[in-house]
Amino acid sequence: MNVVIIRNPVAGGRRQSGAWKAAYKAFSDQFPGLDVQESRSGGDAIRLAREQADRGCDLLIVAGGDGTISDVVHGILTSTRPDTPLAFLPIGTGCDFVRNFAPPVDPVELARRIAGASPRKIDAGLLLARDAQGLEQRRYFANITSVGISGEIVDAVNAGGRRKIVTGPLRFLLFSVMAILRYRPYRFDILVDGMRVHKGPLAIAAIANGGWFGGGMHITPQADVADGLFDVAVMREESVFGLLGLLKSLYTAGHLGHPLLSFHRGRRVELRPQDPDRFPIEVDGENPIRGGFVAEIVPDALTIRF
Ligand SMILES: Nc1ncnc2c1ncn2[C@@H]1O[C@H](COP(=O)(O)OP(=O)(O)OP(=O)(O)O)[C@@H](O)[C@H]1O
Repeated sequence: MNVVIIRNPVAGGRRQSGAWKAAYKAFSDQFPGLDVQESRSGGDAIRLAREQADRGCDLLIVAGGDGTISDVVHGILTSTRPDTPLAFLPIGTGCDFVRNFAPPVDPVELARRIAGASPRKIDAGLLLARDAQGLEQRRYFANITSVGISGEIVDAVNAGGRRKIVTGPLRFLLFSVMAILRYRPYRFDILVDGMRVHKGPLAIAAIANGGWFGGGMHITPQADVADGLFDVAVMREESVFGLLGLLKSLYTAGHLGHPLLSFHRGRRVELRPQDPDRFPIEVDGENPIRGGFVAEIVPDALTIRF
C-alpha cells in the first residue's frame, strides 16, 4: 500500500517537533515504506495533495492543523482522483476538525486505528467567491467558514510569524478576548437555501460542516460531517460583556438557547456584506478568500479512513 504523509513543518509552532518525531516512528512502524512530503510554504500542501492523488496514492495522511487539512482537502478534490482516502495526524494549534472523530492522543494507537479503519464518506464545503479582478474563486473546505469577529481573531492568531510564545488553544482564547474588547458590529445579509435568515448588525456567523472551531469552541454541537447539510450559527449584535460570557460558554456548548443566537440548516448559504470593507472571513482557521461568497455543501465529497 502506497501511504504518504503530507506534513506542515510549521503547524502548531516549533514546539511540535517532539510530537512529530514520536508520531513518525509510530506511523512508519505501522506503514512500512511510508513516504513523507513536507509543505514548503503557505498553500503548498494543495499542490502536494493534488500531485499525490493524481499519481494514485492509496492513503494520504495529513500531519498538521486545520489549515493544512483544508489545503489537502482542496488539493484532493481538485485532482483527478477526488476519492483518494484521507486520514489525519493532528499536530496544530487548534486541531478542530479532527475533534469530530475523537481520535486517540497516543500516536501508536492513532496509527493502529488508521491502519484498521474502513473507508467512509463525509461531506466537504465549497466556497464560490470573486477575487479583486472579478474572477470566480472556488475553494473547498473541510470544517467551518465563518465571518465577523472570528475572522479578526484568526487574522490575529496567524499574524506575527510562526515563532509564537503562546501556542495551542490558549492562543485562540487570548486573541478572542482581545478581539471582543475591540468589537464593533458587522453588517451583512445571510440567506440559507434562498431564505433570508438575517439582515443587519451581527457579531459572528459560522457555516459549519463540523462542530468545533477556535481551538475547542463547540459552536455547532448538532453538526454531523456526513448529513449532507451545513449547520449555520448566527450570533446577532451583542455587548462586549455579553460576548465575553458567550465565549466562555462556547467551550461546553453552553451557548445553546442564547436569545440572540439562532441555528439553521441547509445546503446553500449566501453571505452578502453590507459594508465590504468590514467583512473578515476565516476558512478552516485561515484566510484564503475575501468578500461575499456562496457556500455549498458537497455531500459525500471526501473518503476518509479514520
Ligand atoms: N513550510 C511552510 N512555511 C510556512 N508556512 C507554511 C508551510 N507549510 C504550510 N504553511 C502554512 O502554515 C499555516 C498553518 O498551518 P496549520 O493550520 O496546519 O497549523 P496551525 O495554524 O498551527 O493549526 P490550526 O489551524 O489547527 O490552528 C497554513 O496556512 C499553511 O498554508
